[in-house]
Amino acid sequence: MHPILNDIRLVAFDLDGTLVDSVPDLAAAVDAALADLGMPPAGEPRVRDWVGNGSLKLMERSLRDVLGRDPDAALLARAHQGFLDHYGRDPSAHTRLYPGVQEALDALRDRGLPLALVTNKPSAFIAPILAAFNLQAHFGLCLGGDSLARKKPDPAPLRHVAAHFDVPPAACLMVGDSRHDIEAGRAAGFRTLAVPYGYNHGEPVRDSAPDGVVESLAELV
Ligand SMILES: O=C(O)COP(=O)(O)O
Ligand SMILES: [Mg+2]
Repeated sequence: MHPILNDIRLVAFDLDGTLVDSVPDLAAAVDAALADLGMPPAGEPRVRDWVGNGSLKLMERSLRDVLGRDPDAALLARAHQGFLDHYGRDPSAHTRLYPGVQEALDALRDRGLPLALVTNKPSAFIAPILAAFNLQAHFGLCLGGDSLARKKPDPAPLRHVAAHFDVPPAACLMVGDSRHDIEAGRAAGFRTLAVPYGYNHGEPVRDSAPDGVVESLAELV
């Protein structure tokens, strides 16, 4: 067992870039939404750097890149709805679990540790993606970017999770791929663990000074 798990009684995981490589499906939906508006595709490499603050921000960044300026509210709303429609058709078609994720989640569950999922992704997509990998039963609570009034890097979702399971924040661990996860975790009083393989706006997540870094979640267990 990884030493960071000593005294930990609850583990909260980020989804995109931590458990699943979802950029192929996210980029396909972004590009389809842009195509509906007669705009050129963004492509996976750029979408990878724009993921992390929820779907509205993702479309705002995509439109800003095409237009060279901020989109107006009506255009952004149309583009965002297009993204939700396209992504919702099959949000896991080309999405894959990262190596080590299955064994880590299985081992933590078998130890009886409560697990939570805290993503900035709209909550409607959580269940279909977890179901595609048979992971729904692993998580006692799942929060999306629209579940509460505030999303990561705000600590509110993590505080909510700790209170839900009645575990003091100091005995909780946040595992994520981006600075939003580490900042939210630190602000909530959680321990923090980062994976370097996900999406962090093109920057090393180590720069956010997490309490630990693992190359694969297999190292956790
Ligand atoms: O949808 C996003 O922007 C990122 O989602 P995540 O919080 O699971 O990384
Ligand atoms: Mg992430």
